[in-house]
Amino acid sequence: IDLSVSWLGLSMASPLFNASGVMCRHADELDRLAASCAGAVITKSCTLEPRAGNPEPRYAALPFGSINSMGLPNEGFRYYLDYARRYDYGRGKPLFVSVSGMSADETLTILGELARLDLPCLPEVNLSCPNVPGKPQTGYDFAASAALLDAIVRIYPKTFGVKLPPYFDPVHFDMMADVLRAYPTLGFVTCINSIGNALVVDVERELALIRPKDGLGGLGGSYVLPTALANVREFARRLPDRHVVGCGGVTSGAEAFMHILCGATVVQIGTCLYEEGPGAFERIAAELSALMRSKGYRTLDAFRGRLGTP
Ligand SMILES: O=C(O)c1[nH]c(=O)[nH]c(=O)c1Cl
Repeated sequence: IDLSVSWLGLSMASPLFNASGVMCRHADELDRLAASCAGAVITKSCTLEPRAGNPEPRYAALPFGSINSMGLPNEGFRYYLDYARRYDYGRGKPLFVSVSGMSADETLTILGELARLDLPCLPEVNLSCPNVPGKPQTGYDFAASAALLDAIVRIYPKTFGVKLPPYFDPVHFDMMADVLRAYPTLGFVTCINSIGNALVVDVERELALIRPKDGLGGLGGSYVLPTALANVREFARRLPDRHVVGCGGVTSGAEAFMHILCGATVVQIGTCLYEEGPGAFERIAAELSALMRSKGYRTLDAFRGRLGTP
């Protein structure tokens, strides 16, 4: 069974890696991911300046997933560019750098610096952070997304990707795909970010579970799997010459299989990684391999994007 993936000039031994935000804020965490069975590594979304993020409690594990309102805590982009400079690309694990400036200008400044370094890492531009009070998700504003992408391609000449929020209406899949299609250097779209602004209640204490935004936070884990799969399949259909990175609700080989069957080239793992640790990559890859064997598939290409309709 061959779980390898070759895409965007990269080669990965496993299609699985971390979702930005999980176990990737500090260099030691990133090194731990690089030493794990993950096929690649992505950094925590970075801003121009370091951020402490939102007041705690800001993360809670739930029966079927998680809620978070971290508020973009990160070490500032220079820290991650420095990590990207020192990273050992020769070990065959691509490095992605997630960028989420507090403004379009911040994002452009960060990408300009990244372009100047001309490193093998690829940017994933986060259009979908739901947790900075007062900061809307760019991905839900099609004009703002197009304006940002227009500016990005002028200062960042190489291949990049975007992290999208979940959409819930075919008209929105159409509109966002129309925006993204216009940028030939947009090599991948990562679907999905957490489902924003959910509210989880503690009945006994009659309190929201997290403090920021009076309890509103991004929902992750098994709760979001069906929405994630729909977004993967709909964008893969609309952007057949780009890659879709699946993200959302993967806790097992079967769920990784679902994302790839829906069209994902590779798959990110967030909540499950946060709760289980990096051993999740080995377990899920083994489960995926066993499932493929039981179905007679020897490679991921044998079933990628082949979901049918009854
Ligand atoms: O609160 C966060 O830091 C956060 N949390 C998320 O669930 N998605 C994001 O893109 C970000 Cl940036």
